[in-house]
Amino acid sequence: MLEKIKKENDIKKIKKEELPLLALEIRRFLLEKLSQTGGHLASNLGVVELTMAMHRTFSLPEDKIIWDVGHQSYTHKILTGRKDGFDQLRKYGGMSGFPKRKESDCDAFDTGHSSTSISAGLGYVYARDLKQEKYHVISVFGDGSLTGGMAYEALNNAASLRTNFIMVLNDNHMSISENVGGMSKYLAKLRTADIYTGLKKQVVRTLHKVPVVGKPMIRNIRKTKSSIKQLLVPGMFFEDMGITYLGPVAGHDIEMLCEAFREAAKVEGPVLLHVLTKKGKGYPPAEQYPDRFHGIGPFQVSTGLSRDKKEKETYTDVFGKTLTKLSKEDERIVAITAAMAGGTGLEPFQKQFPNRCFDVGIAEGHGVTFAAGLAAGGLRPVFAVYSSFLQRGYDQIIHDVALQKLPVVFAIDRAGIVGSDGETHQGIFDLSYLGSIPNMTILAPKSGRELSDMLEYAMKLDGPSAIRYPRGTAYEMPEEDCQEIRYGKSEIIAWESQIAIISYGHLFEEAVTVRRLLKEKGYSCTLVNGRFAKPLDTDMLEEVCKEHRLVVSMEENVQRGGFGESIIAYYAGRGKAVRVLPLALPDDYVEHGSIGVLRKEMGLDAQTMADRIETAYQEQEKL
Ligand SMILES: Cc1ncc(C[n+]2csc(CCOP(=O)(O)OP(=O)(O)O)c2C)c(N)n1
Ligand SMILES: CC(=O)[C@@H](O)[C@H](O)COP(=O)(O)O
Ligand SMILES: [Mg+2]
Repeated sequence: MLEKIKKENDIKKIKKEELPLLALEIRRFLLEKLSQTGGHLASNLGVVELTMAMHRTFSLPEDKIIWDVGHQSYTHKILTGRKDGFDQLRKYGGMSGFPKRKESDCDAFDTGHSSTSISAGLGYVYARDLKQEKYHVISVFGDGSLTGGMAYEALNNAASLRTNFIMVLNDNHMSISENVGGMSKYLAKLRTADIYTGLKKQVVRTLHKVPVVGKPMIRNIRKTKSSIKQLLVPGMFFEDMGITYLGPVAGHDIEMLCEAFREAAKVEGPVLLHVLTKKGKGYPPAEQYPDRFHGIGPFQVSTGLSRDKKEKETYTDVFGKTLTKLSKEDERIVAITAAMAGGTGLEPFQKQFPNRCFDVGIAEGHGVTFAAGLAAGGLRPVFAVYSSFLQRGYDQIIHDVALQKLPVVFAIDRAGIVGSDGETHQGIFDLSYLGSIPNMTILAPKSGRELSDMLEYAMKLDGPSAIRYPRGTAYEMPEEDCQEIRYGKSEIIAWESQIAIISYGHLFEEAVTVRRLLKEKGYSCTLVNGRFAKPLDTDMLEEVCKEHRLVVSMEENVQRGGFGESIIAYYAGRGKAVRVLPLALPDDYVEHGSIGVLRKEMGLDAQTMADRIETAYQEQEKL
């Protein structure tokens, strides 16, 4: 069936009775491919029929499907001619794990971060109407996405529409882990409503029996605003806003889904189609542990076990362990996560201190202000958050935390290149967006051990601070004698002459190799662990420029507004003609691929950096 799809490139040509077989083949295909490459398995297994039904009902690329987050778009990719791309899924130069307009004209909007699909879809609707075009717009979002504020802003905005806009709520009762909050509770109630009719079955059955007026009454109940409707029609939250609610619909029944989509397409106005699916559907290990199979590396299909042996401690593990330890000693410490307790290493803390751990949902902006409130109330909040997701909380950091100098610690995981998730997830802007905020202290450890020390140190600061650390194994420095952390002071690892390398954060591991490579070529090379990007260690900078011909900064952040540029600005501000070579990321987005490959592509691997330094030094010598 998959071959037929590939040849015909149109699911509409598949016979109705062949659709369940196609769904089965898609699931087998996803399992086979993802067990080799890794990827977002559970969410994709859950939307196979939903995607098939959309593709059968609508016509792409004319109609626009907008996937929220986009991690569930794999069946859509298969059905739009990209089946062969799965061998290179999320690999450098290969197919992205998210929708990309540049990849296909059937990808209507690029996504990666949660809760954007309704806003983008609404934009499309208004563009369509103003240009007097005719197509359908369908935004597909999960129950997890409905914990994010943007979704409500968009629903509120969409409610006044007079033309068709289909919003599909793919409700699998899960975010990455268990979904949280009041909306999740409300959806759970709706789930118990009778499937699809939208009206209680018994009422409908009775009304159907009433001659002549029965059927019109059913239609009228849908249209009325009366309180009786509340008893009969689920989804009043949406209905009362002015959004037609259809559902709940059985999300693995293709025919029913197609029928529901046809109905939804007829509504003149915004319509929310509530679809019930099972995360991990069809693969027992993923059905049982949807969180574990949300995003995975290569695994064995027969057992569900990972193919990669995890032996070494990650920075995330170090953070989780240290936080738990510190929290035993200080009752004021509380932790916040925006639906990422697993990914940020908060689970041990959450287990040990359930009352002191807050999952706010996919709501980073709210999470920041909530942390500010906790701090104002006398607690010591730690917001554990991925670098790219914290972009959502920029105003809140300035307005609610830093302006009041509140002691919130931002434990910024996935800082730097994260790898296969690509552009939307690389944590390469945090130094730039945090560096411009007054009162903020910014730290980054060179090793796992130093992360632990920095967290302990940051808990004692009387203002906001951020500690950035990357995805992956924590560096263990041989014979590390972590010097005591002092405010705004770097750590001198080796002091020589000619070239001074000031490394910031986890690139230190590469810096050690760079120094070795340069020394092998006969250069004399100082190595400094920067520690603080804000405030800068200006005493160190003064000493460094006295005794070196070339100062090199290293960081895994875009150069604009980063560590290196602060050093350049410092020297320039004092009228010092110091040659600084900033080794950082270009003013661009970094696509998907393994971290090692991407670092090399970006010129931040040890060999390329050593070569660049040597060239710069020789140029400097010629002057
Ligand atoms: C702003 C932002 N924060 C966090 C994430 C990480 N994240 C990706 S998927 C997901 C859960 C989404 O749940 P839901 O929308 O219900 O989709 P499901 O995975 O259940 O299919 C989270 C928290 C993200 N992509 N964007
Ligand atoms: C889709 C999404 O945003 C998350 O699932 C993300 O892919 C998690 O990344 P990590 O694998 O680094 O936890
Ligand atoms: Mg969900």
